[in-house]
Amino acid sequence: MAALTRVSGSVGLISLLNPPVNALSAAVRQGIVDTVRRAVSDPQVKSVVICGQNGVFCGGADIKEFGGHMSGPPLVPIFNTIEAADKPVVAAIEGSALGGGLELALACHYRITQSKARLGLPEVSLGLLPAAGGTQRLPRLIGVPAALDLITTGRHLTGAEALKLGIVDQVTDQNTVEAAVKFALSIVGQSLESRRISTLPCPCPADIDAFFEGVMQRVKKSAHGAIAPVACVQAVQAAATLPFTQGMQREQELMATLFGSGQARALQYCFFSQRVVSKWSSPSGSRWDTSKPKPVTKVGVIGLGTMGRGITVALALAGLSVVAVETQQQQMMAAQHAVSGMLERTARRRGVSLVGDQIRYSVELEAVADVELVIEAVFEDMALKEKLFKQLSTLCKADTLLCSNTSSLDIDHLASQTHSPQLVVGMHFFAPAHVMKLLEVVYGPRSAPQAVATAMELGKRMGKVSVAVGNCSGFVGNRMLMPYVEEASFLVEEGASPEIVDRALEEFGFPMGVFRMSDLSGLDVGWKVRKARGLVEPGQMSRVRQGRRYSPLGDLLCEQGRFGQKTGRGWYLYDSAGSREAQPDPWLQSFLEEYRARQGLVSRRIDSQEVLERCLYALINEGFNILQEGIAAGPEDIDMIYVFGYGFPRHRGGPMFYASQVGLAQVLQRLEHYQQLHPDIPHLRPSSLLRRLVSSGSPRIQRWREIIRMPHSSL
Ligand SMILES: CCCCCCCC/C=C\C=C\CC(=O)SCCNC(=O)CCNC(=O)[C@H](O)C(C)(C)COP(=O)(O)OP(=O)(O)OC[C@H]1O[C@@H](n2cnc3c(N)ncnc32)[C@H](O)[C@@H]1OP(=O)(O)O
Repeated sequence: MAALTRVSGSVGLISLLNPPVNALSAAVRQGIVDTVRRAVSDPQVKSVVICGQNGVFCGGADIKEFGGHMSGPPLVPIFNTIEAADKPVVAAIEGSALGGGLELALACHYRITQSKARLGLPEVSLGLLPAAGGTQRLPRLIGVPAALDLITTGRHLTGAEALKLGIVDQVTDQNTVEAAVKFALSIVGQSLESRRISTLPCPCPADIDAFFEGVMQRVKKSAHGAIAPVACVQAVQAAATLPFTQGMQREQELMATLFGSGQARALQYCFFSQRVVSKWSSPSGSRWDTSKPKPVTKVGVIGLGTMGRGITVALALAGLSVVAVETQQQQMMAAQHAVSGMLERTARRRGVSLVGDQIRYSVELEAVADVELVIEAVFEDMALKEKLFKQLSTLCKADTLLCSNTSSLDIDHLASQTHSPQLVVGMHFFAPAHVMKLLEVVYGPRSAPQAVATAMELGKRMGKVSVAVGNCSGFVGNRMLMPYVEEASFLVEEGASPEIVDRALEEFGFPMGVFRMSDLSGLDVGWKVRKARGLVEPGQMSRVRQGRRYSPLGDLLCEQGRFGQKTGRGWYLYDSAGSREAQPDPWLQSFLEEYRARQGLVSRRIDSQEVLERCLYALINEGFNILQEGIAAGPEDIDMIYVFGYGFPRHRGGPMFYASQVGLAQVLQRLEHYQQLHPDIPHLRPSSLLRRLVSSGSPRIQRWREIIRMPHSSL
């Protein structure tokens, strides 16, 4: 798992070998202990280079080991031994040096890296901190503010950026190991005193207490309840204020608290789930490893409203040629201006050059005649989309894939409008489409494996987390959102205020509660959908529609012209139209009192536990229905959709993981309780899959797929 060879006469070359990323498994750690001991004691070895085989230095600790019994030598003494060696040790960084991988490099006396290599301490995103000396060595090397930025965000740097910050000593575009060996030969016999980072003083800002107070406030605010970023600040504070050995002790204590926490388990589940969803399959037999995507270089986008503009930017940033079509001349001009601005801002933020020249704008639909794939992003109006798909099917090349960005409409019905229904899939982006990481790829019963594979691959090229899901109203994300939003309205009818509901959800970790979110996206959006479903009865207050409980509150607000932030009034009051500062609205309070009185509802006190249980368990219950119907292949798909598309707190793992942590029996019992109280709310009726999992002993979430697939009696 680590090999030692002698090269160029006197350089001991230690190579880590644990594909694909040379993670520091027990065997690799033992290999490092053995090879370092041999290199240090071999008189013919004058200097040492540590590298990784297969073009990757080291992806850090082996995350798979975290779930079980940890054995093998611990990292801290290994790294201390390397740093204390009296022969120079050089890290040759290719590919990645992440987490424990970068900590290994920091224990070496010198670091040489490929310019494109990725370096970072991403432990925070796994609910941990860099606990092999990273929180103590990095601030001593590059100063407290820069180290805090890297450790609390977990962001990756390129080799070139790492050089600027002083993390590495040299960057090369040549063979990194050869450069490191040459360098190692040149420094034999030089003093290593100043090269042992643990012995260096920690460069600190002037008023250190005030500095850390400010940092802690900022980090807590953006952490939304995640504990690892806070522990990272505490560990760096120890580096700034304590000698190295005591700082290391503090690092270990903080790590011990994080390591066993539910948040670390949730975040590590997210890491693996993100990879599970990339290995997609569909019931018709298409699969990530056997269905080949079609090469795509030129994409058409039809409709340049908010979504179409974001999709155009995302495609251009991924290096694709785009034909952007908007049939209204004025809207086209506005879109062109907006897209240029978005591209400019994104390019500036990412430090890349502008990519606007590969977008061609047109007011003619015929402009997409020669593209390989079209993404339709016109209004959510089935008649309009039907007409468009008919036209596209005639004017595009016979093998052009036709994709719809619809957020809820029937993909199979759209496919049936075309000559080649097998070439139609949904590509459901989330606003803003060039920023949000999620893409739901919706396959219909007739979608060809190649069509699904192509949409998934295109999502990957745009840097999205693409999740393949089946076709149903609202697909996965929006279908689950319906009961969540409805429960929130029912709670307000029963006595809660929008502030009480939002506070409970925000304390749970959502960046925005349901009412703030509705105000931001526009109350008219849901109103339109409810109208299309025949649920809206203008001016009516009846609370039963289509045979089930209904809350007309959202419709009544829209009838008053209260569409949310854009009109300056919605569930909250805003200073002006477009302002973001939500304030409780006294008008709404009296409106609700009057509404409850007219409905004969007696307002009661609703606590945050009820808010969380009613809203989240209704959403989770729909998730179980979706799994049962095979619309999502597994709980990981649902969880990644919610984490990347709906702001579900990542440190809770997603709704289905959260349910597994609460305990499925508990979720079932509370749903049964609420269903008894509210028999007219169908989405509180526990899913039969949830019952089945509970009666199978509530297995670990990783085993749910097996149970879902097992044949069962419907009795
Ligand atoms: C009581 C207290 C006890 C405390 C004891 C603990 C002491 C611990 C001391 C130190 C701790 C250090 C912490 C760490 O180092 S945590 C790990 C930090 N590293 C990372 O977060 C990096 C994670 N990996 C990545 O970001 C990427 O995989 C990357 C390396 C950039 C490569 O990306 P890419 O080329 O896109 O490949 P994939 O992501 O698809 O990965 C390929 C397969 O490799 C698996 N993988 C990746 N990294 C790891 C890892 N660190 N451990 C285990 N497995 C890893 C990944 O799951 C893929 O597997 P598969 O093909 O099966 O899906």
